[in-house]
Amino acid sequence: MVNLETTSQIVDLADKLDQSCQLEVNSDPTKKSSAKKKKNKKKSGEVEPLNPFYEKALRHYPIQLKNTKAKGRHAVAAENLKEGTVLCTEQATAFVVRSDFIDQQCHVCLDDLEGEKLMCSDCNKAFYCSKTCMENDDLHPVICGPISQVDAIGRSTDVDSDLLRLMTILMACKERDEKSGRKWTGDGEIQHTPYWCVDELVSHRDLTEPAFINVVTEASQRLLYEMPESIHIPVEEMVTLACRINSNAHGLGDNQSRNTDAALGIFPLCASFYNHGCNPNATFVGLPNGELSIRTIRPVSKDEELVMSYIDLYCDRDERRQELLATKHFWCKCKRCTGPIEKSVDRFLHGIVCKQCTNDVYVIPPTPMEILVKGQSNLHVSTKPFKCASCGHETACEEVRQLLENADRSYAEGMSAIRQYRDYNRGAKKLELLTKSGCTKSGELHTLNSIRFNSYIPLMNCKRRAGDLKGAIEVNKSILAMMEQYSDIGLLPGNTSEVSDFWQNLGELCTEMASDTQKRSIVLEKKWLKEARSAFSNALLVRGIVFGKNHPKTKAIEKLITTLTSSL
Ligand SMILES: C[S@@+](CC[C@H](N)C(=O)[O-])C[C@H]1O[C@@H](n2cnc3c(N)ncnc32)[C@H](O)[C@@H]1O
Repeated sequence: MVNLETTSQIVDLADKLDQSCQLEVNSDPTKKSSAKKKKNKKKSGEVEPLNPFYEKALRHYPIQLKNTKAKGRHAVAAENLKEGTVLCTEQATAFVVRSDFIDQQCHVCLDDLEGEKLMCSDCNKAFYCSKTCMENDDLHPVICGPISQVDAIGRSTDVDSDLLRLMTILMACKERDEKSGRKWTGDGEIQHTPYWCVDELVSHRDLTEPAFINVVTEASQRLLYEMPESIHIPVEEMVTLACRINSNAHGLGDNQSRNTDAALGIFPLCASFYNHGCNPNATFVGLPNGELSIRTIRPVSKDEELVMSYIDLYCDRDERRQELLATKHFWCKCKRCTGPIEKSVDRFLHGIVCKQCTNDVYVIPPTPMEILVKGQSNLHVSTKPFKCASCGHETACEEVRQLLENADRSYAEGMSAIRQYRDYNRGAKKLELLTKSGCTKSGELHTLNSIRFNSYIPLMNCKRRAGDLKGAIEVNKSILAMMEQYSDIGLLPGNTSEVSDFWQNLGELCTEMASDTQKRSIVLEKKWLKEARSAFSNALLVRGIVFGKNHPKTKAIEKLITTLTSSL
């Protein structure tokens, strides 16, 4: 969380946040003179035109690029788009394989490293699937020395060593691009996006915690000692680069598991034009070769802004804004966050059912930025009663506060039983209470309340671990039903990787159930296998839209369906 001590600093931060969209998007990559820059600058309130490189680099996609005072750089649909349309595919300026996967993925093509692998014997930190990939890593000889030291520097300065490695590689990219003297016009095919685009990304350095700036400054000074002079840049620039990485880097999955990032890359084209929206119409997709794609996840009308989510969306407005402030350093101004809360379905996510009409919920007014940056929210500081959105019935804010705090406590107790004590039965009991009814008799969590939704997921895992497969299947179905409800009321998209994961999970649970019943009844076994196939088919449908038909995650589901069909 942003850490501030005095009110004037907080007001200052709020001001800075207000301007943050336009802070750093106007630097000119082709290094025009400042006189020319001034000439280009339009009347006050307007922004400079975009570098033509971007238009050319993205010319094959059905998008129109814009730069406005309100939204900074962004992209809109150039025509009506179907779900599953590719909006951009980009090769990273640079990426690093994360430390936990360092010897499991090739550092050039990101292929899984099974069996024999090649390693740089000087630093012991670079791994490849083949001699060709090793030879293609033209930057490694330049940075082998500093790369061998990043773990030690990271440990002693408390800076993530993956961040230090990515900074080092990017500095080498900068030097390589500058030395090549290549003009980046965007004509012809570009391979990886040139380094100067990284310098155009927002850094939000002025909003970054001073403690982070301090440790990165120290680590940068140490790293410079290890680097060849040819790639040196001033420490200050290194710190800004670290902030840019923090605000813009993107994880790449390992193709097998569902939610693990095996690599971390900088994709300036994707990062420059796709703003965050809490009800996104597009999503990022990591491709197996380390490229990043953006795809629509629902039909989009011409001129509609294309937005994707940077965070978990199954939480209320204050929580989402707080998360974006803390991790991405901006105040969310998306449609979902700026509409009147009493008319927005967003109110249900913190909803306590109205005691009078029982049709709607008490509205907690969204917390202003000045309060949220202090780590507080209207739920906790409000003194006025909260009103029902439909009938206007008022209830004391303490009552709603108490109910939501009780629910939070039950959730925390359930999670602690699971995590600390591995007591899945006690954990399940606590969480089940939240999913079934409310937390006390005097009020109820609304069926769409996010605490309720977030309790279902660990509850399903508890049941699975406790061997209650049937219970786990029921809970998994409830999760999918709730996701469908969120989608039906227009709160969240229906096609997301999470939705496809829960369909896949349901298929896996039903397959387990089938093998459990195999010995007792062939009829039952077949019934469960059919249920599994139907769940996998739904997963396949969603994966095809979100990831594309040829993505390994989609292909993996196809394979599961073929195997099941042959045993039916
Ligand atoms: C990855 S960049 C997106 C492109 C950005 N508009 C630009 O001009 O470079 C992310 C930054 O855009 C701004 N931004 C993106 N989504 C936003 C939103 N929903 N509300 C306010 N600012 C947003 C923030 O400054 C954020 O750090």
